[in-house]
Amino acid sequence: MLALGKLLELTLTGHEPAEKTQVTPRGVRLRWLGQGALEVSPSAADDCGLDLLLSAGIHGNETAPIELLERLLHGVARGDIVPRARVLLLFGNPAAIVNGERFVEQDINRLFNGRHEQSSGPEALRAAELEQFARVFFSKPGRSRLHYDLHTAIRGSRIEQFALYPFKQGRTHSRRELARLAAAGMEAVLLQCKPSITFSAFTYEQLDAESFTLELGKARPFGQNDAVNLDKLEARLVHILQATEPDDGGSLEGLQLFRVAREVIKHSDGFRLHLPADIKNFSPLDKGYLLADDLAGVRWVIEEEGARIIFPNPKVRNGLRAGIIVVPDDGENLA
Ligand SMILES: O=C(O)CCC(=O)N[C@@H](CCC(=O)O)C(=O)O
Ligand SMILES: [Zn+2]
Repeated sequence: MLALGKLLELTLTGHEPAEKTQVTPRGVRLRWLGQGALEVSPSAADDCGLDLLLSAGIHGNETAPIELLERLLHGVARGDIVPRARVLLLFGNPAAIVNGERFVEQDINRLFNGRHEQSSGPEALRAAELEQFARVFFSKPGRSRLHYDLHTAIRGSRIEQFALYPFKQGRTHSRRELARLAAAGMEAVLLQCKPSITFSAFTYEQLDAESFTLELGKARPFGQNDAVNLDKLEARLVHILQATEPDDGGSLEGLQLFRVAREVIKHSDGFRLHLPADIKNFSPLDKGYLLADDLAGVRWVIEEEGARIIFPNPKVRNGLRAGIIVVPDDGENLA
């Protein structure tokens, strides 16, 4: 296997490879761009015109997606997978991955779309760097752009694997991309209704990629991910890489659609969330239920029919999202 196939090892040890570019016998070029960043380019004759960004480890304790990217890269470096797409692989937060923690100082996935400029510390620097890697990668005109930012969640979920689809004013969510996600094993997609400060929101809003955060199960340490079944996603990614995706007729069969009704924002240290600590993502919330309260008499009461909660987390910094109230969506606004 080519030495650059060991991107994870290089990333975790902080080593710079002596040889920064290597080419497989099938003419696939691997180029190390910096810590946790590697570009894979097919030969010009094989290039199918897709630019695919795959990121993992934006949260350092979410290891199953990191292991998945590692397997894919090993396949490429051994010559078993021969990509026809250009690919950028990014391990998001190396210092946090080394520590096995979600972050070092602050959640990097709240620092994109320029938010890093108003902040400092390791995550702010890394967010700026990741934006730059993505900006350069997605700068070639006339090509398709796709970004999957792979995560696992803090808690269990009634819907194990799902995607979050960012929002941009005037842009329509794509039915074709949803069908692709269904074929990749996603059981639900959550349609965002306002701009955001996550990595996938950055590539969607600013770089014109089709972008998604994929939630793939519960976060566990390296080597303990047997319960996270990524077979369908992995198979689909290999097809996307090799431009051999079967035509499934664009079916959304079995894919549940939700949209964000409201984001619950923690305003102060007085914020209280009225949910059991072990509540699962997508648990239903009854109308009239007092979900949370905060200083100055702020109350978050459920008003929506069919509401469910995802990512409840009262420990976030003040001003950040402490949960999302979602409701079913009929998909009538898809393109
Ligand atoms: O389990 C949780 O509470 C958080 C899981 C996670 O890290 N989710 C991402 C979602 C990003 C998005 O909204 O697209 C995050 O919170 O950063
Ligand atoms: Zn995450």
